[in-house]
Amino acid sequence: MKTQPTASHFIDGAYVEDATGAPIDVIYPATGKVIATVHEATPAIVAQAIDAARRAQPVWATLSGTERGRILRRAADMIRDRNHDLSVLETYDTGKPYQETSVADATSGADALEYFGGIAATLTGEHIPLGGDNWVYTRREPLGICVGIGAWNYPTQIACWKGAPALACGNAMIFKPSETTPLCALKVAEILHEAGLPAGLYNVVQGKGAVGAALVTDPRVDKVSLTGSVPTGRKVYAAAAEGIKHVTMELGGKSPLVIFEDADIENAVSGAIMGNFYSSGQVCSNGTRVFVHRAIKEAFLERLSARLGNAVIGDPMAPETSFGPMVSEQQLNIVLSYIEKGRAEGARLVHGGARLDREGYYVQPSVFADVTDDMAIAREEIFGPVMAVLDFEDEDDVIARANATEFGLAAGVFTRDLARAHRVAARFEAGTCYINSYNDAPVEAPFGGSKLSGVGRENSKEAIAHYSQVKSVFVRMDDMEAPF
Ligand SMILES: NC(=O)C1=CN([C@@H]2O[C@H](COP(=O)(O)OP(=O)(O)OC[C@H]3O[C@@H](n4cnc5c(N)ncnc54)[C@H](O)[C@@H]3O)[C@@H](O)[C@H]2O)C=CC1
Repeated sequence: MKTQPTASHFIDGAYVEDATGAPIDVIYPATGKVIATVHEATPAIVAQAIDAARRAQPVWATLSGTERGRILRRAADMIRDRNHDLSVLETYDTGKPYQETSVADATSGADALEYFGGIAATLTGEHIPLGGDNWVYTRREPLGICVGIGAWNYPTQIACWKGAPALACGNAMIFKPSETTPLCALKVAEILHEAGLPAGLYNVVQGKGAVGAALVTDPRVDKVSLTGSVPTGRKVYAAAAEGIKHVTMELGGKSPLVIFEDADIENAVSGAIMGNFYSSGQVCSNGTRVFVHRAIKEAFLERLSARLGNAVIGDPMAPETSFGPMVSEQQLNIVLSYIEKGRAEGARLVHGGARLDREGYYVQPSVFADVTDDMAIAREEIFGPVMAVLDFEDEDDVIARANATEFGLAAGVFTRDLARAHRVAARFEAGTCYINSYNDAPVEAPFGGSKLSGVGRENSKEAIAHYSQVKSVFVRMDDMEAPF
């Protein structure tokens, strides 16, 4: 497959290159080899993207929701038709196994385009009757130019999760993918325009933090939606605040997964696997603090180790591979350093713990037991396949410990006692909770975090509120009074 894109950027409906921008090599994580090179956006490229968006957006906003939605739904169908090629490209970009990318990346992006394409025609204002014959009506209007900034773990999905609601509401989008995974957003832009999106409404510019910062600080940008780490979120939020811009922040986490003594062990093990090792552990909502009731701890660890033995680690393109490499050498080194910290802090390594002796950035899925709340592996986001298993006995105690974190992205509970499940879910300080499941992200449900994990919500009807604004129009039918 051809992995080198036609050009680095997609602006005003066409591929655009400016080779004076610094080169960024795209590395296939399974081999460490360069598979493409893109150029960082120069100020001229950033200006071109903003100009194109400014020209196109007002016209787009005058279309009916039905007309806008039709284009998004057509793009969703095209993405599904091309799922194989898009998934192969996503695997080259991220190193995630094709077994995953073929069901969880482009398809999830298509879901967002279909959902927001469908909802576009339903966006309305309100009629608010007042005293006398007077009334107020509200108009739901677009924000204008939205900037999307992506992380590297779900490049296609993030490009669509931000683009679909923005476009449905009548905005233009300028998307900057992570510099680690720049390839797939270009395909999303290409498909949207092939589906009939007018030029200038979905632009992709490449670059690192400086390009993101240039977009965020431009006074012509109205909204910024970031998926990234908390430190980056702080910078982007502060820069957006300078211009009083709208923001959505989808940031990191260190989420708890609580497994009670009455849980179905096989299901709980599945939840722990999905919440720690999918995408080689590079998922923001992962439940990496696994609190297991002392009564079932050893049984849980035994089944977990046995099930981890079934992981097929290897060539991400091979259909049987279920666990791939880390996205980059840097991320691999971060993970290895935390494994060392876990050992040094006295946690008991019960599975994995080593880099694989092969090319690429592979590390084994790793599990530490007897982890205590104060250990670094229980406090800090690792963003890799390192599960920390902690013991508990009492419900109140485990909830207090689960919530004793500055993050609040997700949380999960496994129990057969549904009254307890709902009680615990209500007490979790997290934006996205799971009962007897983990890491599902259907487009129909709001997704996002509380506390340091973010502000705003993606997906569902909630996202509409974050990509539109309400105008109130007061209408007086009787005579107007004035003091003089
Ligand atoms: N809550 C969520 O929905 C998700 C959150 N994440 C979080 O993302 C992180 C991993 O992704 P990374 O790409 O390493 O995050 P990162 O924070 O290093 O980078 C995210 C994006 O921000 C850009 N950026 C960096 N500095 C910037 C600046 N000053 N101004 C504007 N843009 C800037 C980067 O170029 C990149 O595109 C993890 O912390 C993870 O938890 C990842 C996926 C989903």
